[in-house]
Amino acid sequence: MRAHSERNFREHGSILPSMSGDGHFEGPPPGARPDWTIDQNWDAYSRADHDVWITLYERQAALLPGRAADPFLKGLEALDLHRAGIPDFARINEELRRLTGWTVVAVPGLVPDDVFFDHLANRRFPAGQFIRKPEELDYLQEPDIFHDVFGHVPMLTDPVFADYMQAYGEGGRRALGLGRLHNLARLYWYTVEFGLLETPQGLRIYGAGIVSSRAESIFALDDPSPNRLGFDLERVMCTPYRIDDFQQVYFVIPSLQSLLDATLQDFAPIYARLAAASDVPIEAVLPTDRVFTRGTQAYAKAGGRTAA
Ligand SMILES: C[C@H](O)[C@H](O)[C@H]1CNc2nc(N)[nH]c(=O)c2N1
Ligand SMILES: N[C@@H](Cc1ccccc1)C(=O)O
Ligand SMILES: [Fe+2]
Repeated sequence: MRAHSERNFREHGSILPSMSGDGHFEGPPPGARPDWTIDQNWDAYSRADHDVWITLYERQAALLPGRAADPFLKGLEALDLHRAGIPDFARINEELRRLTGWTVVAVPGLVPDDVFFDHLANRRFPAGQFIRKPEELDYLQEPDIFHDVFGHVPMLTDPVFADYMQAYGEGGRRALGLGRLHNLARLYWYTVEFGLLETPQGLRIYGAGIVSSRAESIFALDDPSPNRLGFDLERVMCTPYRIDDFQQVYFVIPSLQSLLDATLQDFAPIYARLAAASDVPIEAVLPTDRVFTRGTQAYAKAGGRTAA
């Protein structure tokens, strides 16, 4: 079985929600506020919806000790995301606001890039209000509440990561203006979504796209296929990514602080260099890379999820 907690939505996400077919910008859907938020309407979730949360939660909670990074596990604990199914944002926001000043806001699904960045820059994390159906536990087209809340919100309880996400939101608005969003999106992808952390006990997961996926929680750490390489900001921004299958490369940071430090510099000169540089092939290992794993790429070569 293949589990893909978060596939196929991102490429569309950066275009479709904001533009109609003829390319003009659309506003929020009916019922949503101008900033695209909606009420979570927690009372409206069905028993079946809550059961999906509980099933997914228990699966991941059993798998993640010894795999997920400590700040993630600590955040999961602090927010007590397990109580009676889908968490009520009003409840988790009390604790989250107290810890790092972040809040979670409900949105109908993907929101336009500028709206997304504006929320992050103001320490609001937009989370999908809906939950996947019981028959699609391992695959979904758009990020739902399980991916967004279980995957992303625990890390927002960490003060350093909290600052990184806010800075990313500010940087996103800037990248949009400079026409380099595709480069910055790779940074988000290879850190916030699919990042690994080096610890004395070994590699640990902190990326939301991994921790919310059963199969990728195993693949990202244990499979011999993908490369696992030391994080380098410019290198990452030159590396394309897979939106529809397991990653072919994961980047490892030595600490959250080092990630934040690397991104505090002005990206304008980096963007200027990237405009003249070419992308690095997704499976490449460069002489300058710090290699944790030189992957076999067997999984990708065999055709990935379309094969098995
Ligand atoms: C590049 C940017 O991170 C990405 O395209 C945005 C767009 N809109 C989004 N909207 C939601 N709700 N969640 C997301 O993760 C994103 N990602
Ligand atoms: N420092 C970046 C902004 C940024 C911060 C943190 C993460 C990503 C981007 C810039 O000058 O654009
Ligand atoms: Fe995500």
